[in-house]
Amino acid sequence: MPVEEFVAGWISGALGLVLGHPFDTVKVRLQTQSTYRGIIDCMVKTYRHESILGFFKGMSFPIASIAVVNSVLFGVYSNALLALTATSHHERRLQPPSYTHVFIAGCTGGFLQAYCLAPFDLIKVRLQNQTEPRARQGGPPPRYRGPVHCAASIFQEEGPRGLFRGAWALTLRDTPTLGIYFVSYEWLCRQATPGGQNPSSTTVLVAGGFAGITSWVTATPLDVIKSRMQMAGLEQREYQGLLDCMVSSARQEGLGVFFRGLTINSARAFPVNAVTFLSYEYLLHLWG
Ligand SMILES: CN(C)C(=N)NCCC[C@H](N)C(=O)O
Repeated sequence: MPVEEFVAGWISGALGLVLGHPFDTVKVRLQTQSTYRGIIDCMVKTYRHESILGFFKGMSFPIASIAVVNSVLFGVYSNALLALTATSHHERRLQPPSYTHVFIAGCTGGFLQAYCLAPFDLIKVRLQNQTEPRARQGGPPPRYRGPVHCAASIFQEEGPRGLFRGAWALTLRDTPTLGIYFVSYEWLCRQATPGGQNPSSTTVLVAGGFAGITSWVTATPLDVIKSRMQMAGLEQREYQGLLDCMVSSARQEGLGVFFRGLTINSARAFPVNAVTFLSYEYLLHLWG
C-alpha cells in the first residue's frame, strides 16, 4: 500500500488547517450561539472579548489530530482508486479514472475519515464555543481547561460513547460531500489541462479552492446539525436524535438555519483547500 499519500495528506492538511482555523471558529460560533448578528459582529466581539487568541482557540489539538484525519482521507482515497482502477497517483494523468470511480473512492475516504474525525471534531467545537477570555482574573473558569481536560471530562461524564456525539451527522455530512470534493477537483483540473499533462500550480490552486467551496456548500446543512448535536446538553437543549435536531431547529429558526455559516464556510474553504491540494500534489511530485 503506497504510504506517501498518507504523509502528503498529513502535511497538506496541517497547512490548510492553520490558514482556515480563524474562519472555522467564527463559523462554529455562528452555528451554535445566537448572540451574534453576523460574521462581522462575531469577529468584532471575539476580538474585543478574547483578543486575536480567541480565533485560534482549540487549534493546537486539530493540528496534531485533524491533520492525521486528512492523511486518512487522502491516503484512503488514493488507495481506493488504486484498488478500483489499478493505477497509481502518477499514472492517473495518462489513464484518468472515471468520475464514478473518483466519486466512490472519495466517499470511501469520507466515510472512514468521519469516524477518526468524530472525537477530535467534538473537542474542537466544544473548545471553540468557550467564550471566556483566557487571561481573565477572578471570572468563572472555563468549563474545559484544554483538549485533554475536555476529552477526559466528556469521557467521565458520558463514557466512551460521549466522545462520538454527533458522529452520525458527521458521517452523513462527509461521505457524499467528499465524493463531490474529489470529483469537482478532478473535473476542474481536467478542464484546464491538456490530456496527459500534469495540471499547473495555478490550476491546482483554483481547482482545490473551488472543490472546497462546492463540497462545503453541500455539507453546510448537516454541518449545522452536527455542531448543534455536539453542543447539545451544554448551553442548549438535548435532542432525541438527528431528525429531532433538524425538525426542532427548522421549526424554531426557519429553513435558513440550515445555511448558517455558509458564507464563512465558503470563504474559509477556498484558501484552505487551495493550499491543501497544492501542497499535496507538490509533495507527491517531489517524492515521485
Ligand atoms: C465538505 N468537507 C467535509 C470537506 N471538504 N472536507 C475535506 C476537508 C478539507 C479541509 N481540511 C477543510 O477543512 O476544508
